[in-house]
Amino acid sequence: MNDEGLSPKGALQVPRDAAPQLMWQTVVAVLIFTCLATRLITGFQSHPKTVNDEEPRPVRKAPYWIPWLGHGVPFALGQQSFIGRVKDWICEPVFSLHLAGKTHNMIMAPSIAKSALAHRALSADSVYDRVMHKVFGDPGPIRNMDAQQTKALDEATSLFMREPHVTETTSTLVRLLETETPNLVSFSHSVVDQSFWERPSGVVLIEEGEKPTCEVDLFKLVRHFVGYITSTVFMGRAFVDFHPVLLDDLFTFDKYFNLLLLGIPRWVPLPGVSAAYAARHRLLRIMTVFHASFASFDEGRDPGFDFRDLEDVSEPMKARMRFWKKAGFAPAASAPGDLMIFWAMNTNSPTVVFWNLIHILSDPDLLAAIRREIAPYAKAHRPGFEDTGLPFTEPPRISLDLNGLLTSCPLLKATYLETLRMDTAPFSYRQATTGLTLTESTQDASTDGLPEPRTYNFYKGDYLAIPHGAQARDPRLFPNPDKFDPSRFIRTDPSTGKQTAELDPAKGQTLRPFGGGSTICKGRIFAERQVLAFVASILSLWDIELVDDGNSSARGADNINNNSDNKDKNNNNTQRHQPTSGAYVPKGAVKARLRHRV
Ligand code: HEM
Repeated sequence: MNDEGLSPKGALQVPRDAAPQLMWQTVVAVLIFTCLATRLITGFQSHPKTVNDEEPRPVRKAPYWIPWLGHGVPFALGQQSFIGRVKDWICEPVFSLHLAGKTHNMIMAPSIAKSALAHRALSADSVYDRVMHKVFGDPGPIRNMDAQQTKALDEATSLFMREPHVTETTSTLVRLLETETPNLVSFSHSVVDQSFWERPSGVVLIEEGEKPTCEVDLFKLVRHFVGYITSTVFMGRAFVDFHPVLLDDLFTFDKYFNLLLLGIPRWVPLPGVSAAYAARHRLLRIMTVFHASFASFDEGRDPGFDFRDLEDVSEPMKARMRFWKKAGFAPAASAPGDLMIFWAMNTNSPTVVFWNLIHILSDPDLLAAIRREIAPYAKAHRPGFEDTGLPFTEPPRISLDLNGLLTSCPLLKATYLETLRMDTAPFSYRQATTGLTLTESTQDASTDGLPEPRTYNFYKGDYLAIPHGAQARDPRLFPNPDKFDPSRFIRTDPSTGKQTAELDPAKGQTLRPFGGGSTICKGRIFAERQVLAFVASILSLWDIELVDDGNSSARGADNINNNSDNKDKNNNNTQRHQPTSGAYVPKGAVKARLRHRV
């Protein structure tokens, strides 16, 4: 008889065999219990408290299931839609979320957002320090600058907004666009013969029709084209041409911006983390060499082999690099600071140009109206034999009148504003340096059907986040917010009949695609000119047919097959947006066929 089960050894074996299963079941049971308990406790804490109308109200935190992580998962999956859902559920202009162990107060009322951005007790410093450290890799010197140094650096950065620099940089932009837009695609089979910006877009030549045609991923093409030209304007040609995959590295780094910000270390086996660190490493090395070369160039010494000609670097960038040197920063220490600027100039505008084009191309009537409007200011033609005397066909040419585009094309500008409203979703983060109270306006209270405005208390150390994208899609301020409707920004002067495109504060229309307060985007004046110039020159020189291959990310959103019957169904952006650090990028490839118009 086998008496092993009765022996001390056998008696131990039973629980030992069952242990893994028991352990597993116990872990699952503990997890479920913890989540249920967390949901019950946070749900109870979230109940509205009764307060007098005059008293400040406590900020209600939305209930959550997972301890520490809190609302992290739904927030990461779709920030704006999640925030919108919580707001509808809580019905307050301020509520809080629990993200990675910290409470974040979400400010939804435009009036409270405005006061918060201007409030002296709310500082962007701790957030800026974290971004510089975790994302851009500043080991300390930039974060530890004294007040005088910070002021001097801010002054150099403000040159992006000042004259004569805005005029100079936009003139360079127009010159580059006139030269390069005809070569947006070269119709070359070989990658070697293609321009830098074409290579990532997977150009395929199509053998049909009379004119050369090719199929591309339109997002990749436009993003790299805008990035290449913009970087050349500010950083100079040598910087952009130095490393053939410079922009690929920047866009990889940008894709995983939020993971870096969370402080996920390089060794964590999450997709993209190690690629993001590697891309950042290469970008910092290029920036370090660039700073060292510029320092020599500026002193009249040999800048070395890597960057020989730095004359065409823009004045605002030169001013920043001179600041670093004067403040005693070694090139490796200052590199993270200018990587931030290089990222800022390329993360939003290429994507905004792309969406602006998509919205226009998706509506044939709008496309025709825009082309009629811009025709006098974006003139495309192809020089013939009588112009050149040469026996072969010259490439098309374009001449741009940027001032005309800015002042006489309200419909074009209205599409730009509507694109900013629908396709950008920045956050402004602040931390309270002392306790403070913020009250909504009577107008905001009455929009919510309340007779009295609501007031909220915040305490030292509290984080306040303003999700500008959620406000831009508030149906009370922008009726039918999922519809691309540029007419919501068109104003007509009753006496002259002249049309302009602008926000209507009387209707409570507020847009903050450029953030707000002291950290507001320093490239915003340039950005408007830039986006209008890119959109006008591409639409004037190129016929672009969006291809519905069943996988396109814009499918079902903008009616990509150009069928005007579908027009009203367009623009449900949540289906096609992928959250990033700035303006949204599309979820997948956006196939399009391109051919010259002239
Ligand atoms: C449509 C295009 C653009 C959008 C939507 C945009 C948006 C933004 C946003 C949301 C911020 C952060 C603001 C904050 O923290 O409150 C920012 C910062 C910044 N942007 Fe832009 N941006 C655009 C184009 C540009 C361009 C072309 C430049 C070129 C120089 C630029 C330069 C900067 C700089 C230097 C900052 C940092 C400001 C600071 O920290 O003081 N931006 N931008």
